[in-house]
Amino acid sequence: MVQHNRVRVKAPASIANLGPLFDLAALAIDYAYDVVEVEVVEELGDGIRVDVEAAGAPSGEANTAYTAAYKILEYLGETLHLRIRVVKGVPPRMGMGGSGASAAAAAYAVNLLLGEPFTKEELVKFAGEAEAVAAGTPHYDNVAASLLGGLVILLDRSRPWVARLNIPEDVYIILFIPKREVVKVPPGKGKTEVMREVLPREIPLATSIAWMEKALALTLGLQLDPYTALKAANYGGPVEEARSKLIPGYAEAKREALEAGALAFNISGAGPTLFAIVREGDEDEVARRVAKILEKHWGELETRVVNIDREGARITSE
Ligand SMILES: Nc1ncnc2c1ncn2[C@@H]1O[C@H](COP(=O)(O)OP(=O)(O)OP(=O)(O)O)[C@@H](O)[C@H]1O
Ligand SMILES: N[C@@H](CCO)C(=O)O
Repeated sequence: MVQHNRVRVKAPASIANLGPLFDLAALAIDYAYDVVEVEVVEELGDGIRVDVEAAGAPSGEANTAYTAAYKILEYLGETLHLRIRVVKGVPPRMGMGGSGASAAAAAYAVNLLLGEPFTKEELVKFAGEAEAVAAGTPHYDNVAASLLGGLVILLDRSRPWVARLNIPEDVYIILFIPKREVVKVPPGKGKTEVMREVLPREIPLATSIAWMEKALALTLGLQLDPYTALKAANYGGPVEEARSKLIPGYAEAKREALEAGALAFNISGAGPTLFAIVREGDEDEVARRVAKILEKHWGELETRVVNIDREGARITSE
């Protein structure tokens, strides 16, 4: 049953993986937001129409906002005609969950229009399925963070079942975002596809134990000793090892970040954006020193100190 005719929602960018939690977690950040406006219209040829304001993201069915909306209507057996406008704030293909932010905002908006039949946790399923149009297969990490805010982990990807963990208020994230293409992507391939193709298919038992140890330290440890736990985000295991080879200056930048006082340094999602986690007071030093290194390798870049977005998808008047 329709409760409103039009809603405007925003959802934040996110950092998937956060080191050891590959494909299992993401952190919402206030760097940028996708804004999605959904309006119920009387009649429209094909049911749902999606227009995008910004370059680099597709209109129509290829947009994750379309599938997120479609999946909800299909599940409920609703035959509404929707007009969806996506205003991209999250830059596409930079490793900050751009397609997930649109899917999360669209799912949240359609849910509001329908009188909130689902909780945010339940919306993760629809928004994550929509990621298949961007990445080939569904994935739930970025959308979970964009919907719920904060650090969200997937406890079961098939349902999906999610948990939200607390991170102290005096922790900041520094983003290092290249302004040119630093990861070479062959024509016809997507950046995430390339970054997944380089991953090892099998890993030794000892590596998987070391990996689990870091994943547990980061998740369970957050409740015991959060600053020590956040240091575990420095470990990306075989994923970081394989991907970092494709990111110029990575090893040098990481060394510098840790020497300058960062708790952790790693790749944001599938890259190329890199991130550091710092405690309040350390942000200027880490930002300045790491940017200086990366500038040598990347040329111009954007360095931004951002906060964790703890709210996730919400109504906006922006
Ligand atoms: N609403 C959308 N916004 C951005 N990209 C979209 C959207 N819908 C579909 N896509 C497609 O998704 C792909 C890029 O996805 P995305 O922007 O999430 O990459 P990313 O931010 O680098 O991902 P990640 O953080 O997961 O590494 C592009 O091929 C783009 O065409
Ligand atoms: N977890 C995903 C995020 C990118 O979509 C990856 O790292 O490949």
